[in-house]
Amino acid sequence: MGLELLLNAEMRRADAMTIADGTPGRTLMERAGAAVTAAVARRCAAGERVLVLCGPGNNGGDGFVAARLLAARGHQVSLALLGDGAALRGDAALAAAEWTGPVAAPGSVAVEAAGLIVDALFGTGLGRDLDGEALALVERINASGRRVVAVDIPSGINGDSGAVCGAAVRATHTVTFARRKPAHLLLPGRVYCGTVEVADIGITDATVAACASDAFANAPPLWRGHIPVPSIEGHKYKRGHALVVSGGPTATGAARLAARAALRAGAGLVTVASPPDAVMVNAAHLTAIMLRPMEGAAGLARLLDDRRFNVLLIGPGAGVGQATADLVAIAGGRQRSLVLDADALTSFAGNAAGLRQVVASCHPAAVILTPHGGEFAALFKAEDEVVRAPTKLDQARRAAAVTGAVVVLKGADTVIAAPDGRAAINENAPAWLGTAGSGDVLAGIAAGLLAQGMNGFEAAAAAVWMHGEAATMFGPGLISEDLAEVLPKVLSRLMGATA
Ligand SMILES: NC(=O)C1=CN([C@@H]2O[C@H](COP(=O)(O)OP(=O)(O)OC[C@H]3O[C@@H](n4cnc5c(N)ncnc54)[C@H](OP(=O)(O)O)[C@@H]3O)[C@@H](O)[C@H]2O)[C@@H](O)CC1
Ligand SMILES: [K+]
Repeated sequence: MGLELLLNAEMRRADAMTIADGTPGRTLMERAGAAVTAAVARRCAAGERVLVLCGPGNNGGDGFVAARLLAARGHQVSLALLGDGAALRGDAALAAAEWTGPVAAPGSVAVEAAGLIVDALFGTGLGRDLDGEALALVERINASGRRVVAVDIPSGINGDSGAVCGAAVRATHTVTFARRKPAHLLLPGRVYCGTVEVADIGITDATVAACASDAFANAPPLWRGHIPVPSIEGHKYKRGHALVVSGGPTATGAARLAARAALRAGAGLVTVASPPDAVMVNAAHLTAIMLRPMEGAAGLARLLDDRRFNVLLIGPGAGVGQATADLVAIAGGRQRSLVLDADALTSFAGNAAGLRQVVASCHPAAVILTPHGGEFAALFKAEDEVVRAPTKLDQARRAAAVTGAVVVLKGADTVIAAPDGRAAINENAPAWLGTAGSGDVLAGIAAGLLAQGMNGFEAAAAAVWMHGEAATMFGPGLISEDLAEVLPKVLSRLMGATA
């Protein structure tokens, strides 16, 4: 199954296109119900009690199909319908007509008596917050502690944003169709889904490609072909030279974390550019990484006269204020690839327009911005269309469009977005990756990949994934210093897979 993600409207289009191509909607629904049946059958012995809760639309229709097929397999199935049976329309009405068992009202069923619950209340058609009977039912499902298999999306979760609309079913497993939806990866939706399975209901790859809008799950097939593989004939100067700007004497560690990550990610050479009064602190801790003194923006400009520095990283430990903004502006005019993190971003709080100018002056080199949620909100506070965008995916995409940079909007569900509209949602970051200095390492990996000539979007997406993978491989107890040391294992697996 491909990595594309389908928004609600895109999924509806894919359904409609498949139907127009000759597969009746009722057939799609039958396949959807059959996939749910198979998922339930893998979890429940025949004879066990299954409660199917159906909603008023086609998600409910999938539930009617599953109820019929589960009963035919010998399960004790009871079914409740939210709303009026006579109001069912289209394929859902046809599926309901084939269910010959009783249809209960939700208020009359003992939710906790079920061995497993099938949640077929709402899917991609959820249009507003749950209230009244629907809300009460969802709360009873969650209070029951029963296993829940959700059809398509746990009811109450918005498929595009992953937001909880009033309340949402906490599923143990979710069966979705054709491709995952953003809500299966974005928080909080992801944690409501349990495990997620994608069932093939006959929507072709070509149809998905025609309907999807360049949003993907972040995984190696998206960028593995772009990962630079060192060659015997190459030498370190061919693998780029990253310059990482250090903070003052009491704030040097972040830059060194980033610099080491850049080197581990494969940059040929890495130099720390240090304020003169921090040189001795940096010198005491650096070995393979080189060190150059740098006095303010003029000093950075002089260093950048050396064309071999092809990537610049500014932000970790830099300090918030005009001095850092000046460094960024100097870097911008020099057509080098740029990674801006932390304080470099906050120094442009409310001034995304200023940053856009810097990005434009780097062209055609790539610029990657790596804000966490707080830095993002501060940077774009004057850009209504960004901060008011309805989903994290939209926010990152609009931020990329506004600045012209690749934006990495960090979190447990980091979104990477390019100005051309491509976006990826990351899902491999373990909880223990949220540790001091982790962001500095991420920025360093991105700089290391850019140094080797990767494009901005691929470098950013690969860096985010490698960062998560390194943390997962290391395991709990991780501190940021560990991440770079695990990168060789991550890289050799990636390169092994390309061989
Ligand atoms: N052929 C296909 O397209 C296929 C589709 N498939 C399946 O269909 C699902 C999409 O079906 P769908 O479009 O009918 O939407 P669905 O999620 O059932 O909800 C709509 C209903 O809910 C209601 N409603 C909404 N919000 C509400 C609220 N807060 N509180 C109360 N009511 C609310 C809304 O009412 P209205 O807003 O109109 O008043 C309407 O009645 C999809 O997820 C997949 O499972 C598969 O079978 C494959 C083939
Ligand atoms: K559902």
